[in-house]
Amino acid sequence: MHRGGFTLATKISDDTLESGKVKIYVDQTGETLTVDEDDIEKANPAQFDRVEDLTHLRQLNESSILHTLRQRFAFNLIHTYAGNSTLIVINPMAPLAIYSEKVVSLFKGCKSEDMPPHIYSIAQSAYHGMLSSRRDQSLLFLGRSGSGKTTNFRHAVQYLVTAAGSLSKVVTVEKLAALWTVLENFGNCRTVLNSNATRFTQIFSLDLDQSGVVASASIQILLLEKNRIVKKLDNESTFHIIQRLLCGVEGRLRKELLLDNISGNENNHFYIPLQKHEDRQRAQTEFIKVCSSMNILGITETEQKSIFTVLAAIYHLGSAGAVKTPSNNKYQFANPQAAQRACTLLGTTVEELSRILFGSGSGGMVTPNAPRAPFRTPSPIDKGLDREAVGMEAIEGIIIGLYSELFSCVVHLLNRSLAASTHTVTSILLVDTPGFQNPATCGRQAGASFDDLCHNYLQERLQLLFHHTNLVAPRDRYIQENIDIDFDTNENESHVNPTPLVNLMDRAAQNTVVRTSYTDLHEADRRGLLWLLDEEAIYPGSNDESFIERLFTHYSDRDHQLLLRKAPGSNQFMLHHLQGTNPVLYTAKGWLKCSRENPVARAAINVLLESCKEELSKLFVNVRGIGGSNFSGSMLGIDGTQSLKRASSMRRTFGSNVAMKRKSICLQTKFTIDGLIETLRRTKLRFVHCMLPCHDASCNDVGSNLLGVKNDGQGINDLINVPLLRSQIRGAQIQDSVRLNKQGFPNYMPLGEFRRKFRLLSGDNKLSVPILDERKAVEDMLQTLDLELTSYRVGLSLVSFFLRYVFS
Ligand SMILES: Nc1ncnc2c1ncn2[C@@H]1O[C@H](COP(=O)(O)OP(=O)(O)OP(=O)(O)O)[C@@H](O)[C@H]1O
Repeated sequence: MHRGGFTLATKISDDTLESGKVKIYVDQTGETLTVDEDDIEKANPAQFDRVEDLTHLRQLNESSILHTLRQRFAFNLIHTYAGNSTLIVINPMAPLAIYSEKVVSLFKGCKSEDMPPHIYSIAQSAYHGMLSSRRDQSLLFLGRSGSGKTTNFRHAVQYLVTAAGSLSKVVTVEKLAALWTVLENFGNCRTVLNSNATRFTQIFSLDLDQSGVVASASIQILLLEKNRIVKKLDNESTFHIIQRLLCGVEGRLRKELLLDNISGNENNHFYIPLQKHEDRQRAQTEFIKVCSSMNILGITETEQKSIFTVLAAIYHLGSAGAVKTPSNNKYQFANPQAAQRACTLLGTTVEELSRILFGSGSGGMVTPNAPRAPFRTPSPIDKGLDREAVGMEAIEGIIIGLYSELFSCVVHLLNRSLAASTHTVTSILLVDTPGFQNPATCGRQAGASFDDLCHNYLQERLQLLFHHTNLVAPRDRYIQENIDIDFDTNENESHVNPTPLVNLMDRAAQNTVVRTSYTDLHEADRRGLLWLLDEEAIYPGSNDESFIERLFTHYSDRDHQLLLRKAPGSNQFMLHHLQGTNPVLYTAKGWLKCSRENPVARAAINVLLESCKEELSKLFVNVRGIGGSNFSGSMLGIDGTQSLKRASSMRRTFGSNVAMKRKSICLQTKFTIDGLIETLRRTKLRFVHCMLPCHDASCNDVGSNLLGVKNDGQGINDLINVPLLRSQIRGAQIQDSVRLNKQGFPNYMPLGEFRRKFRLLSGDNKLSVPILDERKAVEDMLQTLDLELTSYRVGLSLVSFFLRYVFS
């Protein structure tokens, strides 16, 4: 093993070498070298080169895992099993002919052990598991941004709908395609890591009836990166739909949206219409696709028009801007014509909107009907702010609020098209998230943002869920069942796991808010980064620098130096994510502000509900439901919950949530993720680890150029960046999980169930006879069956019978 990857060599015995060293002959170059013993791993014979499941490797080590994945990838075999419930998929960076109805039919009805690794096979295993256990199942997609989570997620949903069939055509492949088009336009954007990056978490629930047919479906959206609608970053865009509407809407509707006279000359703070001809053309085509997809999903023309009206209003608000009048020190719209256009579209008046945004006199605001609250909770963080920014901040707030409400509304309409009143028995949940963000890997040196931090925290929590499910729970089960297993453990395994970093980020405060100095900081006072940021944002006199200072006060001891490091730039720090495999440089600029909800955002829903345009207000009244809760769905991120029937933990987690009241984005993120994890834990989980073969796989067109190189198995070194793949394998804890699977007994079932299912094989047909010692009965059965002793263990209690290989 070496920095660049690994090389095949042959060990030469040499007794003269000092201990810890070995002599090797490098097969490729013919060199003889003396190297450290620790840098040597045993290779497998060539017949293992492309094994379908890593647990089948005779020599299980990092190099052999990398070698297998690389060999498979060279032959377009992008999927590999990593044990029982885990699949690795490497982004092929180009379309492959492995997804079609014909391929679906090959997997349909199969059992896990009969299928080659494929995204369809893991979906089929979930389906088969659901049928045989009647337990909810889930598929979780993890990986870096651009690694292929959304692509695989969609293939899995499509497979399940095609293979299981759908009652009364409520969920069809055509509808799914339309659904992805709409969701992607409203929730995706271009980033440095992925030209079509997802900026929200989605739980897609397929609900099945008694006979295993899809009866309905629902989408639940969490943690939309709302700030994206007002973010300006080099080489990144806002949500696709804005530009696509600006370029694509035509004729009468364009006039009605007051977009007929817009030009690149108008100074818009957030949205500059596309200039290049080919970009405009593409946007136009995409816009037509959005409209036809909405038609397929039964979104009426009136509803579509209302949606586009809010989007156009958002654009005009971006042009409206804010300035302070020199005469009375109050804010007003910088471009009153643009503000007028926005207000006309929203069905309100400029006076009313100015009052909401800029308040009267002292800058009061919030809802048109409610008693006026101060514009911002007076806090010292406002002190240092330029007043101009406060004016623009109000514009940003209303845009964020409007877009959040609009997104919820769109999701509500999508759910309407997937709903049915049929009784359902079980669900398969598929979860797609924004991937891990490390912008420096694609050349952005400015450091990661607060939103990146939230996405990365989510990935850490999901990895921790993997750790618990695949590494901690099986061991606990063996201990409970008194099953002795001689594990050949990796000595680092117990220390290297996601827990320390997750604790560093979200360890809850033990005491009330007390600012602790280094000298009187006790272990019990230590709290996570998200909590520190939350506290700092409301503490008088604090700023981004004081937050960083406090972070290091809490975490500069030796125990944490491998996780958190100072960085040379101002307000910068490094977090060593995913067991140190992915160090990310963060720049905490404006984080105190980002970590609080923009106070104006919540006013947006009232503007919409009280619009004098009946069709607009009606649409949003319908979305909220009669007597909706105090907080709108978009703020909570729980839209679609009505239809996510079995995910009740989400509601509970939010119900008692102080984070909403504290308007803290940090705590809302933490509690939302708690709810997500709790929901997933109640299901039988399967993991799909998506991996990038090279850093820029999804940010340009490298894929199409390189596909040709790959087919003959040559040129593979150019395609797979081995150190990158290695860090993903380590970060995903693949080796540890595969080892436990290989050496343990991952398949188990209750003794009674086992006896019922297989008693006939051992000639026992007296089920009605009560059995006093179920364990003994199963042991006798197994003896009669003459199964190899090494392939099973019988557990202590009535709970489990363990089997190394699937037995069905
Ligand atoms: N199985 C696949 N076959 C062909 N192309 C793929 C596949 N998986 C991914 N890609 C390519 O990689 C790009 C990025 O994939 P995708 O958007 O699914 O990544 P992601 O992990 O969901 O990213 P993010 O976390 O940023 O949303 C896709 O647009 C597609 O071009």
